[in-house]
Amino acid sequence: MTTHTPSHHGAATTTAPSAEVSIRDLTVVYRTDHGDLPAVSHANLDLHAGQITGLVGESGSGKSTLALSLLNAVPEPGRISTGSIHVAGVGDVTRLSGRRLRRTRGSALGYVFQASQNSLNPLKTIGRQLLDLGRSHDVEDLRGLVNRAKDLCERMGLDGTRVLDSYQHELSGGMRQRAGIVLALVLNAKVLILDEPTTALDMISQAAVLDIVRGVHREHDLATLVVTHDMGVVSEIAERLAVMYGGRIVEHGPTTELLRRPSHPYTRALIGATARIVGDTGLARALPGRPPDLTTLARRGCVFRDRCPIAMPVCEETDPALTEWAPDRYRACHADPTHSTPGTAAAPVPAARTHDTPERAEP
Ligand SMILES: Nc1ncnc2c1ncn2[C@@H]1O[C@H](COP(=O)(O)OP(=O)(O)OP(=O)(O)O)[C@@H](O)[C@H]1O
Repeated sequence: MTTHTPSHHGAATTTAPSAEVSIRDLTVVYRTDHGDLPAVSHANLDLHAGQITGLVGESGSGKSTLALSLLNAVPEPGRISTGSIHVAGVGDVTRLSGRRLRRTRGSALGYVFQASQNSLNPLKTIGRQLLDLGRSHDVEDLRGLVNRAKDLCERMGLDGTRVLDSYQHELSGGMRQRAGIVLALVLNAKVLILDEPTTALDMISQAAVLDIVRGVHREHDLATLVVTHDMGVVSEIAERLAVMYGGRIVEHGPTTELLRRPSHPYTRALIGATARIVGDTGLARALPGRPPDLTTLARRGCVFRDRCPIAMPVCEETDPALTEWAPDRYRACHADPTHSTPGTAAAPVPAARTHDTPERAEP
């Protein structure tokens, strides 16, 4: 049973008892010459076991900052300024520090950095890093840990012994990404966070990595968050989508519905710009304008209004709250959701792609 609690910006708060992760009213700021500026503002999101959620938006929209917040690992000069992130069996990770926080990372939350570049140490073999990970979590049965890692490798189509004996530079991008997933899951994390899992991979490796993510997600009944700027990737893999712009979650809901009937003008534009979804590079239209950065972000009113084809006077004044406009559909926009919005930047979406009908051949 899902209940909804009104609150500022994140009005539509989904509170389900089974959520593995509940992000509530999360604001993260970076210290700059202009003061503390928010990269994530009043975000609310739940991650459930058995569900893949895609977090999508252009570069600079705050996706990585939000994802790193789940580990309470926002780097200096950033900090979580308000809100909570409740992880099942752990508590509010924003309140953890030191040893407890380090142990939570890895054992409850598995994080795979972009193309695994940052999660793998170039100076140590994968096997050595696995042992370091085990020791830092006081794993007594290191042999068992190695066996579990090998088993995970085999399931992902990798030769476990070879991978554990390798340095990262000896592995291809796709193999590195899989090794990153092995390290993220080997301590039985129930939450898997992947930041840009397919960026920098060729199409074949992208498809393979997505298949693997889908497979391990199902097998381990994970709550999975896939962070990407690529609407095509998430539309194939995620059951739910959360769309970010200027640090706000501006729309979220079930992927199929959201692609078929996007409600926020930004979501429409993002879909319209994705050849893989509109099915034709000729039809795909680049988003006009540029996304804001922390210093150019509107301090008042709607963050998207400068690029919005249907902006109204109220958008200058009032930041729209995220509200449930249809069952399980949330959006932060002043425009009437029941009317179509002619003149939006998006191309029409002829046949919405869903995660059930993957199409990987992008021209
Ligand atoms: N260390 C930092 N110091 C100051 N500002 C930062 C820092 N890291 C990120 N930002 C700013 O915070 C905002 C959100 O950045 P973030 O990296 O979270 O976005 P993103 O959507 O993940 O983008 P990308 O896909 O490019 O990683 C951006 O405006 C970015 O410039």
